[in-house]
Amino acid sequence: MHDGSGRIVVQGLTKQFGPVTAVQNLSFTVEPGSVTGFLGPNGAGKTTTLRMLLGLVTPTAGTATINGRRFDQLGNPARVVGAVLEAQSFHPKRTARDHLRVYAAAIDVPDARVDQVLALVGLTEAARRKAGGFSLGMRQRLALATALLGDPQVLVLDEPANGLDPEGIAWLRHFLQQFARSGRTVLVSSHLLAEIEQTVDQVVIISRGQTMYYGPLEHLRQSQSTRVLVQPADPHALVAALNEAGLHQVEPTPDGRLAITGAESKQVADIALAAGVAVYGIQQEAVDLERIFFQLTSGQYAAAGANPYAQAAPAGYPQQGYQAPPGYQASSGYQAPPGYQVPQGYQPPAGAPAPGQQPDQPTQPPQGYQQQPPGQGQQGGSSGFGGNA
Ligand SMILES: Nc1ncnc2c1ncn2[C@@H]1O[C@H](COP(=O)(O)OP(=O)(O)OP(=O)(O)O)[C@@H](O)[C@H]1O
Repeated sequence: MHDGSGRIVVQGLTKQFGPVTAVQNLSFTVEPGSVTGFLGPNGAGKTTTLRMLLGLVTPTAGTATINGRRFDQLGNPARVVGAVLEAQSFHPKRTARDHLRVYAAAIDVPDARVDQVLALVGLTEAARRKAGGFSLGMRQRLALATALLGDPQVLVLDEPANGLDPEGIAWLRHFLQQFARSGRTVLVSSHLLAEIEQTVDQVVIISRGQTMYYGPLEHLRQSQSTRVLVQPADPHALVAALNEAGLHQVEPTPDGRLAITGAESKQVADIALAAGVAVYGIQQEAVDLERIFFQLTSGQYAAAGANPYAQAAPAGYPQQGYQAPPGYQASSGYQAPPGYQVPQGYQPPAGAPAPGQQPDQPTQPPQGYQQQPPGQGQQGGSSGFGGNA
């Protein structure tokens, strides 16, 4: 028998498809009573991991268990775990209710449960309609209803927000949180952090089949020092004044401002005032989780040998917490040497060429500048179920 804990434990999980390593020594635990996001870009290995957890793919190495057992050892698995994987298909001529009745019979659940799950997912009105005429969002709801038939302790959902409109997304967010608050376990995958940011309590972030971060989103946020962005009339003078005041983590930004790490905006404003440097704008930069996610999962950091986490995570239980990946805000800041030269590529706010820079000289991103992720709109972030809808 299983232990009834509702815990998912993935230990040293690896899957090799011929020459392709889809999942590599992946370890994490999902506790009951919380929603855990399983995040990674396309091709990171999320679906393969979930399929191994659900007994659909045999691991090359390692284990994935629910309630201390492999899926095939669960006895009546539909009573323990409900899953919605991508590309669910339904008989187009069958009504939603009939579809659920077939599944209910297969797992030995009374017909009365069919109407309960239809109500749970908001499909009561559509119960007699044929699934072939359902929208993508309705099919997602029907798939979720199917997963809920056995009143499972654990829910595993692969990209459930796909195809949902903002109302559906908000509904799903609420549903999953309620489900978890009742002491059950939710593991939900996504390739967009914005989609699940407001839904999840913790995240497992993977890239190229390896764990990049595992822990609460809040810790990820807190691990990032905020920066003050300032637009001075005279950057050289301000950099010198900041350095003199002990602030050495100063970097030019691509849009012509200075970014100061480890300072408050009032402090920077006071230093500028004391140095007689006019300031056209100043703001405290908000922590950009999307940027952190992008940096954690970009190929640069996931490349073999460049990922410290693959080595750092002890077999079977990865470290919690996050350390900045190599390159992320890695410079200890720009220090103006004696006879300070504006870094190559720095564009002064007034639009005039920087000293030593020819007007037609191509501008390079300053050293230390990290490529920004596409805006949320480009990534379809507003359609995520972490949206404000
Ligand atoms: N059956 C298979 N045969 C060969 N390669 C596979 C197979 N299944 C997955 N892969 C490869 O394994 C890697 C991980 O794929 P997987 O589908 O698990 O990623 P994913 O994170 O779920 O991506 P997406 O967000 O696009 O669904 C990819 O390189 C994929 O091409």
